[in-house]
Amino acid sequence: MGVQAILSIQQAFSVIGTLMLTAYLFPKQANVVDYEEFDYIVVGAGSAGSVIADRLSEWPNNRVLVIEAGGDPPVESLIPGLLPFLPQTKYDWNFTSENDNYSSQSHTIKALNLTCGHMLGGGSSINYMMYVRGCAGDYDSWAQTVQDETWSYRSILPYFLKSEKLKDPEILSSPAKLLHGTNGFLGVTRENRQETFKYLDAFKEAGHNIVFDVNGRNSIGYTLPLYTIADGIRQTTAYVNLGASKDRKNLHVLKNTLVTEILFDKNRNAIGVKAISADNRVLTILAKKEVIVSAGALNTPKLLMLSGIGPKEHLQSMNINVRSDLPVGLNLQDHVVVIIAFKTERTNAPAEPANPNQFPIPLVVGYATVNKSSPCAEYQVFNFVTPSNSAAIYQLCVFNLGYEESLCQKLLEAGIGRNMLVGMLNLLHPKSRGRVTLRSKDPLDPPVVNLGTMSDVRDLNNMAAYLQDYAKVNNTSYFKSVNAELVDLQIARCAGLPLGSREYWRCNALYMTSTMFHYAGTCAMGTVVDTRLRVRNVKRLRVADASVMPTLPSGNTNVPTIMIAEKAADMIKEDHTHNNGGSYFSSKFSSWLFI
Ligand SMILES: Cc1cc2nc3c(=O)[nH]c(=O)nc-3n(C[C@H](O)[C@H](O)[C@H](O)COP(=O)(O)OP(=O)(O)OC[C@H]3O[C@@H](n4cnc5c(N)ncnc54)[C@H](O)[C@@H]3O)c2cc1C
Repeated sequence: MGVQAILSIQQAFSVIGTLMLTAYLFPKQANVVDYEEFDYIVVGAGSAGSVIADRLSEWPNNRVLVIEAGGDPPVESLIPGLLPFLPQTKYDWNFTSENDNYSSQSHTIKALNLTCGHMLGGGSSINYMMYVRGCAGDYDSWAQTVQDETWSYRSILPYFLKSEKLKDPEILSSPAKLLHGTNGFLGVTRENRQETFKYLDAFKEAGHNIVFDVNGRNSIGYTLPLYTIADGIRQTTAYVNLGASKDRKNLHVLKNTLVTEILFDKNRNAIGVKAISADNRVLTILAKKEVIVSAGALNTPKLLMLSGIGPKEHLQSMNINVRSDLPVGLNLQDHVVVIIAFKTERTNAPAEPANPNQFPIPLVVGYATVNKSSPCAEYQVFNFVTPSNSAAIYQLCVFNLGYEESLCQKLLEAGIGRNMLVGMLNLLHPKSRGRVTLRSKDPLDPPVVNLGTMSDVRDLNNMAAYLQDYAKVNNTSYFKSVNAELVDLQIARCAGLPLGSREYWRCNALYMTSTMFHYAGTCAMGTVVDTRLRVRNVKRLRVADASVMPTLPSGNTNVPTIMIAEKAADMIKEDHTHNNGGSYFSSKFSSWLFI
């Protein structure tokens, strides 16, 4: 399917969108007047913000307002198989990274499309729905970095369990069930698709563990993924949090409204926000207790900087009064990804019609190490099991990842009469750091995003080593039995390098680097916020979203962000317990279970 066809389908969906078929699932638009006061204002109803607003409004005395720049998610967001059609629409912020004239030069724009959800549910409404928590060591290292034991794996595990409603009968009838929740809001299921089994065997033969449950005790190995899908519906936080709580009288959701500034009194207390409403009114809205910013790792630093919180030099260069000189926007991290494909069986058998209630392509996910003493996976690889003559991978390549058409054409041609295994391999612990800065003082301008991709040469060397390690699967019995072939994507700048050599992979890694859309770390705990997620040097202001991660976890970031939101909501409730007359017990209950 070419780009034009994708755009036509998106156009058809946008027409269907005008019928507002999904509106009944989500809260109604709040009616907010200028200078209205709430107890809490949450900025951004994404993966984190929706959870926080939901949890804070569990206490009927709390009047909670969540303000979201986008509107209700469309049908394409709720039906898992339609996910490829969401990017580059009004449901995406459509940010791009800066061209560094170094990495990602095999992309049409010589930079990356930084897809971000622009609707209720944020990233959870547009993402690839992998349910992955990462490795225990990730959180123990956070706890060590910020010197606070409450962020160790043992301490945060109850928050993962609190949100989860696992529905997988195999895990639930195994000892692994002890590490899963069944009473949360977030439905989680596993797809057992037969097409994937032979590949699991091949990875086993190549020396990898096969892991029943990577969210259990062993997070290194190949596995069948768990998805945030239940009963065929994407479990966006818009649906499972805001939707489920939409009739609460104390929960107010203001949609299609952009927060442009956080307001402070002379004592540095955050007292509210300024926002532009759907009908272009400038609103001042007040918060009696706290403002919580959950606008995501690209928009949260932007809003803080527009409000005078950020690096002094940068704010001064923008003529913004400095309220607090903090390293906002620095420490940007992302999981960078490279495509590696194999042609497998020769066949022209037509593919089974896709089930729209499943992930669009059968998948095996690997978490692997080259350094065998590493306690956490060093790389993650999504293995798409692609039927012959399929356009799905071409669409992913050219549209979702933004590679040059000629490169994607090679993938398409490779799949003519051949099944394929297409890996998206990502570096789980990048050393490179990027930065988010302001383009101008205008809140409508997108932020400047310098990803810093591969700026630390260790990332390039590691990526090459991981690609080479992964490619060993080509020597296994199944791959040999079908005369599998590595697909050379023939990147011009890598011409002449021996196919599969370390230098070949190093070159591919540099020019083909794309994103897994896991932006994080721009308001990191320990530097911008303290371990209770309070912004330093000001009061009554917290950040709670992927921005606060000091480093990336060894997996995807949606569920870790939801964990952060659960913990943030508990901390806020704790800090305001006396004022609310509420119960401290609810917040402590889950952790007692693990003592
Ligand atoms: C294409 C894609 C695929 C991904 N795949 C996976 C996956 O398979 N598994 C996984 O675990 N993770 C995945 N992720 C990552 C994961 O979804 C994100 O890390 C997570 O959603 C981040 O949550 P957040 O709360 O920090 O930000 P977001 O969820 O982005 O929420 C921020 C919200 O704030 C709103 N907002 C921003 N600025 C303002 C403002 N000024 N005023 C009002 N509202 C504002 C935004 O519209 C948005 O709704 C993927 C992400 C993308 C984009």
